[in-house]
Amino acid sequence: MSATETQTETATWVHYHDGGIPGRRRVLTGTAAKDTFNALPKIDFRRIYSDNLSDRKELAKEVGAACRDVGFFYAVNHGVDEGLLNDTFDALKRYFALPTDVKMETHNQKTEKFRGYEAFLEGKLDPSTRGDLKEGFLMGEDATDPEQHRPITPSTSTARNQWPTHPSALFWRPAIYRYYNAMEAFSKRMLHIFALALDLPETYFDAITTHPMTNVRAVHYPPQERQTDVGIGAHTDFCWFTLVCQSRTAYPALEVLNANGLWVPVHPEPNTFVVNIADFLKLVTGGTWQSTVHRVRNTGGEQRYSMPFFFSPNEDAKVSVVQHLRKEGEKYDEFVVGEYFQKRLDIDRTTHLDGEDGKNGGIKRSGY
Ligand SMILES: O=C(O)CCC(=O)C(=O)O
Ligand SMILES: [Fe+2]
Repeated sequence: MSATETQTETATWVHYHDGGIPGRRRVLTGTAAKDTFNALPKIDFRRIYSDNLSDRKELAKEVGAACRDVGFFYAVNHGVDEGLLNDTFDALKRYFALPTDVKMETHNQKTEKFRGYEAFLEGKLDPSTRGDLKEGFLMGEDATDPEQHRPITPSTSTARNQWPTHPSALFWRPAIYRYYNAMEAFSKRMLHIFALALDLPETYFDAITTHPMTNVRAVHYPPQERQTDVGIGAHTDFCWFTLVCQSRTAYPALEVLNANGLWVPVHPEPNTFVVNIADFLKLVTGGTWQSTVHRVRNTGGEQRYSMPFFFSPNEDAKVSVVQHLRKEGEKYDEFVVGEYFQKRLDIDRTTHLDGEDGKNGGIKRSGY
């Protein structure tokens, strides 16, 4: 039994963290077991570039089924340049090998949005662990970074990102921006496929994604030292959707929770993205689509790197359950994307105060 499992007299439960709110799922075996997935579907994304709407609709049908039944899938043949992805992984290895003081210049505790460097064991999604055995670097939407060509308005005029200034680290910013731009362009196409999958016009979400909230998190997971360690504790993501590019380790480290409470390994497949639905899309679909619990345990003795890209609508967008997925007589709230996002971030921060009264400088928080 792992640290994230507990046993009551009659049942075993898997515990997880749903954007700051603890949840648990019963482990079902034998005749109690449900019909659920044991592997992620692989979907051929070549059709995302087709000029033919019927090809894109066919792709959307497969995507819709995966979002409903699993909440996760592999995007094969995604078309994002393989050389660019390999170069970004090389940059990650180089960045995380820098001396700690160079990385700590941009310690994420210095910013409201936790942008910059996150040190080992600072994130703690699973309270039963000593913290996430990972280090990371988070950047995201920031109108003051000229690379983003975003309009500077009173609400966007404050810098959010932090970038290292030491000469040995100057390669980092352009390397991350090359990846960020490629992933943002792919995500905008992906959004059209999601709209089609929901039987909506392809451009349905375009008006609320003119200046999307986006994040790249570069992550380094060293090999686990203890049986009870996790790279990132069990959680759901609290954006619209996530694209994960993972390094090629021989052993899978990312794991996805199925309806029977069993962890399904996500083997690294060359040149694919792992795509998952996150909490906002679950909300907007009235729960028709799954925001599936996942975690990372790097048990294969290898260094692992990954670079999730998180995509959400504009910060000031107002969203609610789409009309045709509403149940009669139900009342549905509307929420502002940025406010909801910050609320989830704040819950996450305050549920992981480190030590008494949050001493140790330490607000612990998760990723998305
Ligand atoms: O590293 C990975 O494969 C996934 C990381 C993740 O789940 C997250 O950052 O939210
Ligand atoms: Fe995640």
